[in-house]
Amino acid sequence: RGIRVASCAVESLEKEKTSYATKVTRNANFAKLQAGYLFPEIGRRRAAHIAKYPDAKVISLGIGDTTEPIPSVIAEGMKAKAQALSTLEGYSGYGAEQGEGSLRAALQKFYLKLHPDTGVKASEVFVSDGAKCDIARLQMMFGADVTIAVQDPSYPAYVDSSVMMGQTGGYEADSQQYNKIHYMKCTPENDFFPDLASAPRTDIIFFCSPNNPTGATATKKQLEELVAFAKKNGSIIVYDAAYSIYISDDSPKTIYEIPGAREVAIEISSFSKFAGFTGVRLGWTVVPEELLYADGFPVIKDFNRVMTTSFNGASNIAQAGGLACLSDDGWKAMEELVAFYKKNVEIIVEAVTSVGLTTYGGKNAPYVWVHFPGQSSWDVFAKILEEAHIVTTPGSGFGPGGEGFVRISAFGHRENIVEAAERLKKLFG
Ligand SMILES: Cc1ncc(COP(=O)(O)O)c(/C=N/[C@@H](CCC(=O)O)C(=O)O)c1O
Repeated sequence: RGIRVASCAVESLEKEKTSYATKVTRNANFAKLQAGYLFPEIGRRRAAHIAKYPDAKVISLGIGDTTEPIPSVIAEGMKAKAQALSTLEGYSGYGAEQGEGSLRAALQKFYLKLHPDTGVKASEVFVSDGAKCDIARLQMMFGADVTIAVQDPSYPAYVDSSVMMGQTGGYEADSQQYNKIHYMKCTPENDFFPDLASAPRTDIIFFCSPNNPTGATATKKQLEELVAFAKKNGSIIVYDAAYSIYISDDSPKTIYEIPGAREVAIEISSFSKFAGFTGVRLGWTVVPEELLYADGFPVIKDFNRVMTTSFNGASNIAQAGGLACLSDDGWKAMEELVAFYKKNVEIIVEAVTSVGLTTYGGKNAPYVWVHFPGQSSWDVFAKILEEAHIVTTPGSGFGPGGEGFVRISAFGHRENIVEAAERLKKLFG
């Protein structure tokens, strides 16, 4: 019903639409964008499917949005802060745009715990309202005249924000690529790690490990190669560690484990998939003091300028939640949450491999990358939705390298994951 009401509301707006237009010229970069951002499009298809089958029990394993409640030890931290705001002595207004000192210090300790040589200082940690938001702010800082490289496939925010910033040329329909972006192919053939020897120089290299959507996790040796590649080319790595907590083998959990990384790498991360903070909104970006532009100017100074000018700090309640996450009890609770989702991954992998499908990733990430060689990923997405009432994400939504794959998210209540596994076995069995 909600959906029908919404659609007729939109229709009536369409009818009343005036022919008046302003004289403002549209930002030409937005005209280069192909289709809408991936995940709202998945949402639209889900809504249309529900409207078509109102009695079907649709299971959503599309957008990687956490489903389990925030552990109470963490929620308590936010509750106490919210309560304190109602008192004279506990009230606080605008905080430091870089984040509260206590949380920045806790994140410095977090890095030390990950690896003794990371060398991250509290003053290099910028607390934010999420990693996606920081990608946009980093792009604002880099400006239009940089070239970027991305893993292909990868999280769509890197490419789409680059197009919006005017860093790219037009879209090439045959290659499904934007001009000026270098797409570093990540396929089963190269074990999802790009061939850097043949890669051209770009100013910025977006690198996500564990990778969304493939789940591939770079080894220490591969990251040493990546850092050496960036150093040789004088490039800046934007290293996305949003899923680092899912790593259960000896793969690095931060780029700063790699010697020399502080001179070439920015790291972004987030509490979203650590603690179910996708709605609370809390992330962070590390910009090392040693990271310098070609003219020797420290990048951290410009990022600080972006944060102080375009951001008024993460919510004080969310930051209290972040502190609770990083407490001993909070950390234990996060690890339990992550273990729950990793069990979901196992259930999905077991089901799809039992009917002969090939999967990748899933070991260090909450996503399963399922191969449908020679098939259009949107067609497979549509088949799974239509016949099993399961929402997934078509691989081509993450770049041309994702064609022929589908991403299944493990973020789901256990009973839904078990149900979805049964349906997938039936569908492909
Ligand atoms: C590699 C990577 N980096 C950052 C984010 C978003 O982090 P937050 O903005 O902190 O929630 C994500 C979130 N991805 C989800 C949500 C979609 C979205 O954020 O657009 C997904 O791929 O389904 C991500 O995969």
